[in-house]
Amino acid sequence: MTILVEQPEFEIGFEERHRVADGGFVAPTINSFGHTFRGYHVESERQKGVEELYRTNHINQTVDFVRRMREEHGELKRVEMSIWECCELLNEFVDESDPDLDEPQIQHLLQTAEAIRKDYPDEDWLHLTALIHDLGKVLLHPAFGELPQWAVVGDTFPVGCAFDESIVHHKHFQENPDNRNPAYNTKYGIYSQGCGLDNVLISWGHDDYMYLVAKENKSTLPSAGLFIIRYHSFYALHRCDAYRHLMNEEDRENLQWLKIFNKYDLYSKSKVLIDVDKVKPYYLSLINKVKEILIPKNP
Ligand SMILES: O[C@H]1[C@H](O)[C@@H](O)[C@H](O)[C@@H](O)[C@H]1O
Ligand SMILES: [Fe+2]
Ligand SMILES: [Fe+2]
Repeated sequence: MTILVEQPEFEIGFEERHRVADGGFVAPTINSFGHTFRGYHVESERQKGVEELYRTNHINQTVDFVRRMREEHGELKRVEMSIWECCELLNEFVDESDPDLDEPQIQHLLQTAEAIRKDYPDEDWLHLTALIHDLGKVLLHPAFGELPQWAVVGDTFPVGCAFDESIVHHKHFQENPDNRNPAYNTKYGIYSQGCGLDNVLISWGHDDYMYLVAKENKSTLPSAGLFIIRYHSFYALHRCDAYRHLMNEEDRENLQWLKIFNKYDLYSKSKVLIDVDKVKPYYLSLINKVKEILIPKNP
């Protein structure tokens, strides 16, 4: 996958950098299925499948697993593909962890980006961040390793320290071997006060993968854009204020943008579909601002 901004074209102004206001955003109260958003315990047509995904996820996301995945997939040696090609690849996949959306993922990318573009018309770096924030879900595709859904989608959380109770379907951590390991099951585990999220291992999935892709390609998206990509599924942090003891100053600053982004990521999920051909020229022009570097294929 290729994603690179050659020049730092996407800059956040001083004012925006410090903006915490929500731009007047009004969140809808019910999702397309007639339930509250993120209603993981309400009976719905998606509830059982979603819980089963989280059960498998919570049992298998361990320190060893995350280290192995980061090594295996961080090399980016599989395939070379442009950003828009990756968006189109996601036309085949529905996210099985999501109680609020059963549309193809390309729709979710465009719904998020279009919603944020409407309220933040001048923030082109944010439009691009929204377009690519879930591109890491290409891990589901055979060309990128065909990982199972539980290892690609769903909320993320730190491994190597205690699993916070605010994490969705927390009870399923009981069967995670790290949960019984005294080196890993305390408040700090292998970390220390204020160590910074960059030093924390996060459960493996599309966020960290896409971050590694962006970093490896020397993306010059602003630090807030990379932070959004890397932690947008970390709801325990940005929704429930858990794990704050691991954050440093830069994390706290970037978190403000992540909180803004999250509203569009979550509440733009809808059955009203975006006309892909209509918006494609705008996003291609954004992508064309970036200079592409090719990732070598497997020999
Ligand atoms: O089910 C969703 C989905 O997998 C999203 O891509 C992720 O960012 C969210 O955290 C999760 O709740
Ligand atoms: Fe996501
Ligand atoms: Fe998303």
